[in-house]
Amino acid sequence: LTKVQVQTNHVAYQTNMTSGKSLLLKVILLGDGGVGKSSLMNRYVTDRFDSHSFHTIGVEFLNRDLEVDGRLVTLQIWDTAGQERFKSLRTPFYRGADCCLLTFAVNDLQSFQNLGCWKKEFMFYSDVKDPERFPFVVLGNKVDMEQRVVGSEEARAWCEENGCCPYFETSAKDDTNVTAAFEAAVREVLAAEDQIDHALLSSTIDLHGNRKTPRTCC
Ligand SMILES: Nc1nc2c(ncn2[C@@H]2O[C@H](COP(=O)(O)OP(=O)(O)OP(=O)(O)O)[C@@H](O)[C@H]2O)c(=O)[nH]1
Repeated sequence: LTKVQVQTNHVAYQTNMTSGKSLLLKVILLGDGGVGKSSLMNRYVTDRFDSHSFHTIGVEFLNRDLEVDGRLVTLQIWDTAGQERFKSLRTPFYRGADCCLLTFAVNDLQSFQNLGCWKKEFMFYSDVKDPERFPFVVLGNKVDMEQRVVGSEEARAWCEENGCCPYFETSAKDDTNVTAAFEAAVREVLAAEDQIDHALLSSTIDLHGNRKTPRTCC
């Protein structure tokens, strides 16, 4: 099920046993300690939920193969430690991420208020090439709990103000929207890649199909 591969390219391909050539996408789960990042990853990859899970130390990852809109994808999900004391153990793994899942718990106001800090931390350490276009997805987890303090509208408003990222209300416990959220992350990455491909194509080929010299050069 899992395959260790530290990715440095924006998008990489790998060959897997079951489905041939697939696109390898690295997504990273960030958010306060205890919001349910490990539980979401485990629910999605192993379809299990543990009501007494331990805090993550550093990072862990699991792979899952899936097909989205006819494309074979190996999703490499990196689960990070949300506690502040593990910051230096998690930040080196932000580089090479294709999508970031910013996670909070709907019964924990502080975890929602910290979303902006998580986004900043990710942007600082990931060194993404095009910050404006980098795909984020926001997850409001633990919707099965009654003591809700962050409303849907409030969360959607935050997403709207922060680059119109998709928002999913999830429950790792009840398996609510977990698959939908990870598939949305894949779609966000594929859409961003298509935009880049399209921009590259239109800057190098004129209307008659002749190649143009690129305007910029590194
Ligand atoms: N009711 C409910 N409990 C959840 C849900 N997701 C996680 N939990 C519980 O919340 C606690 C923390 O979950 P984790 O998945 O370990 O949280 P985490 O974000 O990975 O925490 P760190 O590793 O410290 O960053 C555990 O007791 C989980 O069982 C959920 O959707 N609903």
